[in-house]
Amino acid sequence: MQGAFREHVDAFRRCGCEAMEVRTREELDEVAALAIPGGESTAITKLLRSFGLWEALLKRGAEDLPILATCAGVIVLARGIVGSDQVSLGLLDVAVRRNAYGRQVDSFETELKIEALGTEPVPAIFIRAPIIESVGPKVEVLATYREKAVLVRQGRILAATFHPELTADLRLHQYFLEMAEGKR
Ligand SMILES: NC(=O)CC[C@H](N)C(=O)O
Repeated sequence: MQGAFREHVDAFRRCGCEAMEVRTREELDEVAALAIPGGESTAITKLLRSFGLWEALLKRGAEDLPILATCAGVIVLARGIVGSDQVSLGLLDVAVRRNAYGRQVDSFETELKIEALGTEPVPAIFIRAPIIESVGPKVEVLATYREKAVLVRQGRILAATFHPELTADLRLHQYFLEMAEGKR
């Protein structure tokens, strides 16, 4: 809909996976897994609703569609957005706070230790990222930064508050694909 969708398509193709952009219900029906990119969550939400994808996503989400959400995508999926009445899909049991890293450090790059992805640190770019303030009992925290969850998994949903599609490191996309195939 909006944001870094081309970069996700590229990353999946580099993993050797077929990938397409999804903007209609028909296109959503065609895919076996979905990425909701970073960008602007209010814009993505508005577009999903006006393109008639909101209900379709709720339905496929309930049917266990594997979803990779990054940054704004996490906000779109979240159960709640702290201090805001912005609507969200509620498919991922986390509460997020938008733009929560403050002005000076609202964009930064760091390296994360993510055991699930191996021993090499994972480069992580945060751009006006949300903070995950709390997670529900079914949510597994796979990585933290300054004591806050930045990569979480709930069933077949994988959600990162950073942007794996903006680095050359494909491990997170690969992990997601294996997860979507039921290998993880
Ligand atoms: N890089 C991003 O996706 C930023 C998210 C954006 N600040 C939002 O609140 O929607």
